[in-house]
Amino acid sequence: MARIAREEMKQRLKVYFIMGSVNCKKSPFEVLTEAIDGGITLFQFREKGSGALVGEQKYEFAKQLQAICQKRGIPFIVNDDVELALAIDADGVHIGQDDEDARVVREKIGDKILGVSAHNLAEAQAAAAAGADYIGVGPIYPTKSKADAKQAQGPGMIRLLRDNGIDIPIVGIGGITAENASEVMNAGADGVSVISAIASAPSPLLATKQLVQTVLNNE
Ligand SMILES: Cc1ncc(COP(=O)(O)OP(=O)(O)O)c(N)n1
Ligand SMILES: Cc1ncsc1CCOP(=O)(O)O
Ligand SMILES: [Mg+2]
Repeated sequence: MARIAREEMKQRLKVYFIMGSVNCKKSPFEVLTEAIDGGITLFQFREKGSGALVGEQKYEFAKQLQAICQKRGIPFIVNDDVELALAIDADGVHIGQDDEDARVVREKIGDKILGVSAHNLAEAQAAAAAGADYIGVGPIYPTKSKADAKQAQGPGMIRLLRDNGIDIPIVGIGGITAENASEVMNAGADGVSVISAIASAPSPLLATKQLVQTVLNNE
């Protein structure tokens, strides 16, 4: 297997859904299925926060969600937990600045997709040099889904990165909805990643369709 091509990565980032059991108001399996029906392009398993599953339960839950993604051709990315990603042969890993070093993770995962969080130009340059396939930039807007989130930066941070030569795929994250997604895309992002806009929506299916439409209208 070779590293994912840059253009394919950009297409996969368009509507990137992130979810764990604590984010869902109804069955996570139903939420993920609706999100796939609605048109998500990538999925991140992020089992984190108060009440999150651990150990064997986390492993089994990951396997069940992965099976749903595999059936529908949606790549399955694991947040933080590199060992879990390797154990279940996930399609990739997302790590942040407080997680394992990106170069070490690249060594461990070979050609799997590597996403790295970046909050400024120096972090974005370092992530690209370490072999990231994409960077997640945010929080763009205030978020309730991450207790230790940094201050919101606005879409201007993505524009700043693009204006300073960052050409690897970028996905915006944090407080993104169908109402503000066009600002994120117009700032130079290849896509948007969301938790609550889909997981907390009364209809994850409709919410996803709205996001997909907005993103495709602003490519
Ligand atoms: C696509 C994407 N971008 C950023 C993050 C945040 O990662 P991190 O900073 O490591 O925070 P946690 O998600 O681990 O709490 C992400 N998960 N996905
Ligand atoms: C994981 C993460 N990293 C930065 S903001 C955030 C949470 C995004 O969740 P939401 O889309 O509900 O604001
Ligand atoms: Mg992390």
